[in-house]
Amino acid sequence: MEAPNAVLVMGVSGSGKSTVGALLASELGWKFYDADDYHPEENRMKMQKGIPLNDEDRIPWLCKLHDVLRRDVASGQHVVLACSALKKVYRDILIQGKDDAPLKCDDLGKEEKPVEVKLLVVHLTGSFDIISGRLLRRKDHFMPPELLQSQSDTLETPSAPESFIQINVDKNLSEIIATIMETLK
Ligand SMILES: Nc1ncnc2c1ncn2[C@@H]1O[C@H](COP(=O)(O)OP(=O)(O)O)[C@@H](O)[C@H]1O
Ligand SMILES: O=C(O)[C@H](O)[C@@H](O)[C@H](O)[C@H](O)COP(=O)(O)O
Repeated sequence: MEAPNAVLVMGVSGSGKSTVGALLASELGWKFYDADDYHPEENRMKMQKGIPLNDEDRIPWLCKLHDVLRRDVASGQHVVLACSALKKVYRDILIQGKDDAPLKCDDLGKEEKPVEVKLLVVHLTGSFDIISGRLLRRKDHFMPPELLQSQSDTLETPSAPESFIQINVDKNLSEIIATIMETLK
């Protein structure tokens, strides 16, 4: 792959996306976005009540995130995005927006010039028990640990031709960051 201009740190809730994404962005000097900050209130409320999101809830949110990536990349900014992006089609929307992706959303604006989001996908993967333990210990977060099962059921692990690496969450944070930095070299 050509040098990426964006890194997606993805995985189920509690896999470490926000923690790893923020550290990575700081190490690289790239801009950091946490997709949790872009959920509309309805999505947050739904998750808070223990109801998993569906495609209809997620697609407008992913379109918005695509717009953010596209805008930054167009201006020469490199970005790190922490986002669950559990299905392949969700990752397609992050890269291409809705027009080239099989699923639809309504609110994508017109592209003014062709801009390519060249995404390296970093999938944080690990045992249900480790991740669930971390969720149970995590405080002050809207996402209930009970939703982990549905997140795992929904997950479509990245595969070729996606440009991706997988890193096990049993590694410590500095090892995880070092692995990503090595891949980006
Ligand atoms: N590699 C790691 N080793 C140990 N603890 C971690 C690691 N990555 C994340 N954590 C901890 O696990 C919890 C979940 O991480 P978080 O970044 O909130 O995950 P996510 O954004 O995927 O939901 C947090 O309390 C975080 O400090
Ligand atoms: O697609 C989804 O169902 C949500 O984006 C979900 O995957 C995400 O994990 C929540 O926003 C909770 O936030 P944390 O991932 O930080 O637990």
